[in-house]
Amino acid sequence: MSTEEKSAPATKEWHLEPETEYRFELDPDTSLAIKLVRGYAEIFGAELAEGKQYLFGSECKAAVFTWQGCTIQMSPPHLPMFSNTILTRRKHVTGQPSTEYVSEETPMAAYANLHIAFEQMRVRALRALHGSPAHDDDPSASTEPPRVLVLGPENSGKTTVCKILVNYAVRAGQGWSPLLVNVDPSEGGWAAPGALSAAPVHSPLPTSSPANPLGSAASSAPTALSSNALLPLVYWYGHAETRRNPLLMDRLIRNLGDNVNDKYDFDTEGKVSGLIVDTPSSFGSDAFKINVILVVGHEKLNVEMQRTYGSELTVVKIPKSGGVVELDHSYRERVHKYQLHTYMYGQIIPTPPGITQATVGGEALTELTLAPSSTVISFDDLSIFRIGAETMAPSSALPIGAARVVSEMQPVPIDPAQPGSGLLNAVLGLLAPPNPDENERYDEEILDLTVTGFLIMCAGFLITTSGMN
Ligand SMILES: Nc1ncnc2c1ncn2[C@@H]1O[C@H](COP(=O)(O)OP(=O)(O)OP(=O)(O)O)[C@@H](O)[C@H]1O
Repeated sequence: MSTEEKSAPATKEWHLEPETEYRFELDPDTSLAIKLVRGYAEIFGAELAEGKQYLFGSECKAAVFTWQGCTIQMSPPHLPMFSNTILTRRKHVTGQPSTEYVSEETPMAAYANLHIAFEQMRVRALRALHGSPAHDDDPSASTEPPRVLVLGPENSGKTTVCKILVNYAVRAGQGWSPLLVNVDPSEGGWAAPGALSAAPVHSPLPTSSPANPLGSAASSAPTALSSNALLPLVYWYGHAETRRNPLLMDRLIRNLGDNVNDKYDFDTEGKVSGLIVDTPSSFGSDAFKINVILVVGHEKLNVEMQRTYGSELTVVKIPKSGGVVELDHSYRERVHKYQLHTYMYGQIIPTPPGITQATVGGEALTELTLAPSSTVISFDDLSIFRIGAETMAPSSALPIGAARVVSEMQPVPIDPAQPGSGLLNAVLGLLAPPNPDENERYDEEILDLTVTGFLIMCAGFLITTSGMN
């Protein structure tokens, strides 16, 4: 036993009654380890294994929920003397959440009922695909798999609902691999903030840090890890704010939708698992052939959706969890930094005092660190474009009769040598090659190309890169 473990202060235990959850919020420079000692527990639908230390960091806010009751053990709050090498680099790491409490009121029963309804839709779709309907099947019932759009105001818990529903589907043991689509550019998903992405999910998505709220994708996880199976399709929007360039946003969502529908034309078994779309707070699109809209805790939005789509789609209002945390602007900015850092360097969460062995979402700690390389590339070998002009006045502000010189969708070539090119420290999406056939090319082709990696422009000439897939 190491000296740290010998001198560790008493650890705290929480005994959770059935259908309750332990909620916690971490400050910067705080990491927490939680161990399931007895019973069954899950974090946003991903089950915890008994006896393993689960590590949380980067201002994570989450909840450990239990259906049957459980006991969880927390990492010790303080340790006066410790010599962990990672800790010595970050002096103020403590092991205690700034907020922690147990709640007996959770919307998990409602979410579980939804999951059961979606499960029935998947089973009916699979039976229809194999031409083997059950005897008691209502012939008039739809055989469409669930294609779900999750709507709601900011901070209503939309991403969390998506995660819970996807995790329950994966855990059902039927071999489902639902597609999770993230069209919230402020979220980052499996790529950098500013990206829109979609990936079929094969194993439960862990929660450990807001730096990768949907788990690590193949680009950031070694092949031995289960999260390595996440191969996202990514488009680059380049802004966190959806209103910045709505035309571009629509185009990219349409591209993502077309790609998903093309995949389903060939992968009919995969199609049966359905899809779940996580949205930003201002969203409306039919690119994904949605058949269910979930409105998270917003009466007025629910009524509006019922009125507009109620005759063609199923619109369901679902309760918002009291545990959802209001995330302010500065927190979101910090999360963007964590996300970009994690994309390039992998996930590094220092272990809290007194903990020597822990896992991140159940995966070994050491395996999640990347070693990116720096490469010097001549600007002559790169073509850099900005979509639309940097600062664009609305069309209504132009003189009467004047047309815009640069449209919102126009790729404008950037000369990196020009002062004010705005490239220093910028994040650039590295796009898939254009059509090799010159005759098939068109002006706005780069808007339709997917992302293969990201670049960061450092000191005007140095570029760091990491591959997507
Ligand atoms: N039951 C809960 N207990 C504790 N924290 C929670 C709970 N549910 C959600 N959270 C946390 O609240 C925060 C906001 O939730 P989430 O990201 O799901 O909301 P959102 O509606 O998708 O946000 P956005 O406005 O970015 O679209 C996240 O940090 C999430 O981990």
